[in-house]
Amino acid sequence: MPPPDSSAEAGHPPGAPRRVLVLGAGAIGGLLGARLAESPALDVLVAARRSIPGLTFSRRGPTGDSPPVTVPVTPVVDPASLPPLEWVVVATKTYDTARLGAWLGTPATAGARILVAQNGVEHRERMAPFADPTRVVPAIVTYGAERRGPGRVVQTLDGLVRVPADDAGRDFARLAAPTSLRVEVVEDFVAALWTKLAYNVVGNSLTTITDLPVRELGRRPELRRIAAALVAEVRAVAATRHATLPPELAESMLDEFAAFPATVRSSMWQDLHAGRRFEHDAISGALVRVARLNKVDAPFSQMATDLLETLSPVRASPSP
Ligand SMILES: NC(=O)C1=CN([C@@H]2O[C@H](COP(=O)(O)OP(=O)(O)OC[C@H]3O[C@@H](n4cnc5c(N)ncnc54)[C@H](OP(=O)(O)O)[C@@H]3O)[C@@H](O)[C@H]2O)C=CC1
Ligand SMILES: CC(C)(CO)C(=O)C(=O)O
Repeated sequence: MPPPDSSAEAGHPPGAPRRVLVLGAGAIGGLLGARLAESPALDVLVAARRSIPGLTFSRRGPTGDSPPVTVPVTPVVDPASLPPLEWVVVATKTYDTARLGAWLGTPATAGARILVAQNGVEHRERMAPFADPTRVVPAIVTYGAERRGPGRVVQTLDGLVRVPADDAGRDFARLAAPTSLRVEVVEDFVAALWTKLAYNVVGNSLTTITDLPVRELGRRPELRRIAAALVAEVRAVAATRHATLPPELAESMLDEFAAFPATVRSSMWQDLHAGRRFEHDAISGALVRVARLNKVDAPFSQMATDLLETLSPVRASPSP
């Protein structure tokens, strides 16, 4: 299928709202849906597996959560009921992507561009069964969020969404421009993607294995040492993918983590406490896969992956 016109507005009736479907009414889907819904030019639909009462959004501050605000989005549970869409934002966990065919195989999504708002580095590969690569926009999300219940989302950390500097990335930036969603178009997207992988290999793995808030990784010397070893592995593996990560990455990341409020928990830590499957296969697991392919040693990442596989409430490969 040819990609939509670079503005994605070709054939769009003047004045009519542009339709966006957010796939997954969880923490990041709720946050992105809430912010995009601020634009009067957008009609935002949120897809859920089970019926949700609507979407409420609040922000965590130093004195607690702001009062929840009801967000003007339309929840949908039936893919057959979708109207034609211009954009789809995929905000499910990575391991749920393979089952998105019911949504991404409908005529309504056939011409849409797909922003993949997930962690990891294999965004395009995950979308390969559903869409031509030219329709896929990998995204890096640095916001932090939690879901409190069906359709109840709290932002825990301010951040932004990074997209590649191509037509589709710029189109998403334009789409979000009237809203408070911060979107940055990045020239060296591959380096940005591997930098975010380093944040997740450290931030998600170590908080989950140790059951600690993110900021403790920057505040405890023994955890800083382990984190530095993990980041060194990510840098070495990233180089095989032509991504140059700065030598000071571990120090700057850990200083950033140390300054986080105590209430910031990683998404994988949240999964541990909610009894959900971990995304380690897409994070440290992806790192180990690329390391092996390129004959780079990554023993710390292998150990993190093995520990997370052991701890995950739902295993990728169940014990015999
Ligand atoms: N949370 C965070 O702070 C951050 C998360 N990320 C990344 O964002 C991505 C999303 O994570 P997060 O929002 O935390 O995850 P959540 O588990 O909070 O949300 C995922 C949502 O997707 C829904 N879902 C799964 N499959 C389907 C389907 N077939 N149809 C409709 N809905 C579906 C789930 O529904 P159900 O409730 O039925 O399971 C759930 O509501 C992950 O890759 C994560 O690593 C990135 C940066 C920060
Ligand atoms: C906030 C951060 C960086 C923590 O590792 C994250 O991306 C996540 O929780 O998935």
